[in-house]
Amino acid sequence: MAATRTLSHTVAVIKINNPPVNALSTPVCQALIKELAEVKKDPSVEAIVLCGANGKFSAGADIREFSSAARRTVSLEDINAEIESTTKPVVAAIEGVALGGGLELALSCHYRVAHIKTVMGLPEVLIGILPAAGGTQRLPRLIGIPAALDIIVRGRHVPATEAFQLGIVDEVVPSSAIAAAVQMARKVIGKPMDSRRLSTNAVQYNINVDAFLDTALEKAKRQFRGAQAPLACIEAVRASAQLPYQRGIEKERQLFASLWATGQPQAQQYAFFSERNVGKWTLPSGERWDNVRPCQIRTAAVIGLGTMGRGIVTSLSKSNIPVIALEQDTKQLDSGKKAVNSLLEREAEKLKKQGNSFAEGNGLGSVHFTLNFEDLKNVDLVIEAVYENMNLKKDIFRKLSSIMKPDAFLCTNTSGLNIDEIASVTNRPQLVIGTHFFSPANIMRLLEVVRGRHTSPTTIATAMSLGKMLGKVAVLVGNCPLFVGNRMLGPYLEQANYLLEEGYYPEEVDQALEEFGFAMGPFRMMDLAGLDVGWRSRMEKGLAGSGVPPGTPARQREGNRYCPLADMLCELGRFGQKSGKGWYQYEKPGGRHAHPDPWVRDFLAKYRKTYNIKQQAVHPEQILQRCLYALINEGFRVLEDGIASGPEDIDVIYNNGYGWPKHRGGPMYYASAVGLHEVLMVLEGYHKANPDVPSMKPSFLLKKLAAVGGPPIKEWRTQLGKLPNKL
Ligand SMILES: CCC/C=C/C(=O)SCCNC(=O)CCNC(=O)[C@H](O)C(C)(C)COP(=O)([O-])OP(=O)([O-])OC[C@H]1O[C@@H](n2cnc3c(N)ncnc32)[C@H](O)[C@@H]1OP(=O)([O-])[O-]
Repeated sequence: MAATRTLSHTVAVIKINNPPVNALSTPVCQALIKELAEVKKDPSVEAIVLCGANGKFSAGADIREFSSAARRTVSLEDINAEIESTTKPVVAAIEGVALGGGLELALSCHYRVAHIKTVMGLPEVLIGILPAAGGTQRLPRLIGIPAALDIIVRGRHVPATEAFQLGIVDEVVPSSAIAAAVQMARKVIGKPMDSRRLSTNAVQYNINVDAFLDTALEKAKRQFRGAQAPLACIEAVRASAQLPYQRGIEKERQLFASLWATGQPQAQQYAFFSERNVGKWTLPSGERWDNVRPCQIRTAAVIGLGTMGRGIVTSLSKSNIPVIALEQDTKQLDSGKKAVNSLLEREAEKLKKQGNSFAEGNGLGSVHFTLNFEDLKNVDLVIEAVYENMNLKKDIFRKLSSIMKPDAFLCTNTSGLNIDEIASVTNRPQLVIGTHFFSPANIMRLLEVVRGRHTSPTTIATAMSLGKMLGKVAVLVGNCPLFVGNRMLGPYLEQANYLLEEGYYPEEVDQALEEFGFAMGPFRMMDLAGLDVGWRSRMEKGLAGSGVPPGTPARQREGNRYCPLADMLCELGRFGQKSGKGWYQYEKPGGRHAHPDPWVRDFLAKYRKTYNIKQQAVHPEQILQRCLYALINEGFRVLEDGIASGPEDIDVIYNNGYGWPKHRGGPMYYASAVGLHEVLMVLEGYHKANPDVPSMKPSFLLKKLAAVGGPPIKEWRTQLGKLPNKL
């Protein structure tokens, strides 16, 4: 039953019942219409309470229905209008979540009572749409334009206590919201209801609405880089102030239709479900997320308090896991401790602001700082986060192997080293796993969980569950140099560098990719990460520095094209932000504001002259094609090699760890939207003209999928099923 009804004296309690989140699917909407019609005409009913089963009001419209062939036959706003116009008072009893259409439903009720641990909000913007069931018209009428705009445009979850302060709910209770709503319903029987019908009220404001919204629009254009939903939200809120309610609703509908036509909602909703699907890992041997139990992690340790280690310690503590943090000397321990404490203070401040919305017992886990490895011996899991050096990591794992209790999990936060080699020095390779965090680790949502050859299913389940505990999106990947995200980044950066050789400047390449929607272009990103990191790795591989065989042409390695520009900058001490100079110049070492550097322009001009490189007329559109298709092509190779189990995994990695614009779904989704044949043609053309750039040789899988007509992304797995799987 999608909705049930019980009677408490003269109050009818209608309960939405659609596990797991009481989404307002077509059957739920039909059931609500039926129940409402019956209670309206039942003379024994004087008031109505609307609530959700299993402690959740509703997570909103059923997102799956937006793209399904069977389009909705019942409009949510029609139900809301029906509720609002009822002559019997309707009280929403909000528990757990009231999101999107769920909150819009509650806003159509005449009164709202919330349990203290409820979160509510209008997060439609995060899935590419706007609250189009009256939310953009009713919320400003209830709480005013600035507060409503903030909730609608950011899509944030509002804790019950804040919702009460804002006036979204009439009462917050620490016990059953349903019981409290029934009580309230009884009290309001017979009271005048006109002012409780939000659609009949005017929006109150004492600001210049147009100027306020114009400023918000400009800000949103800069902040959301090409995402259309935030802009549509602002226009809908504008309509609430300028138009009568019904015309505002028409505007809401028009904006919804135009958003749908952009293709962005489809991409964002694909990203939404992909994030949930990546948690459902499966191994070729049949073990899966739902048949392997993770071990409980009660205590953890982190080795190394550099940038990554500090973030990881904070992330663990934030999730209420006691941590032991280890460094090698007092100086590093002290500076690590200072940094962690300051991060934790900020987290505590945030927790305080969120107040009662946090689950019981949620606070910050204790952190114990030490120089002594012996202190680690009883923890359940240790994460090594020292710098990228195989010998150092092996030394640490040897030590851990002898000290730690036999069932402790050993994780390495490497961003690309071989997990099997690290595991080989331990007495428990089955308990060794890669946990690749992204910087800053206390903020970035992505966690690549890297399975080694001997890693056991229980270890995988535990690392994936740890990711969830830390509030991260954990993606299981196979072990290969650089894993998934960083591996795909290689050809992307290579193309960006070649574009400089051919006549572009860093700021031009960055601008093209930032206009596409990336949080940061490749050169700003390299400056932020530190150019010396890649330089050291290239020197280790004999591609740069003294290890390059004498007589090797400057722009060639092993017969292929090579761009030495980044190496040359490093030789001059230009490591990026940390040294105040890199591809850009900064106000000081450690400065954050990148300014185009005339020195770099001059340097590039001289370089092109030295090597007699003719400036080619590369159309700005080609900047995108070359950088993005290089990255995508490597993504197909990752799938071909069985390093990721599907295109969704890659897309989740890019959306959450590399600043890929979510409204474009992810690189593999983007490829399918552009058309695989188109991607293939561009790669083939480039590779034919540049056979010395092997990364642009179209991958086997791309060719194969293009040959069968470039099927929609959800059908790629059928082709992948026949390929090797290294998970
Ligand atoms: C007409 C226009 C106006 C209205 C528009 C809207 O309302 S748009 C909607 C606006 N609302 C939102 O954007 C809210 C979106 N939802 C959320 O933010 C979170 O799911 C949560 C906070 C409700 C629960 O978090 P949590 O970590 O506890 O759990 P979890 O996240 O793992 O989800 C559990 C399962 O439920 C599934 N599912 C969830 N919601 C929906 C849905 N609306 N629909 C369908 N399915 C949904 C989810 O896929 C997963 O399925 P699986 O994998 O088990 O098959």
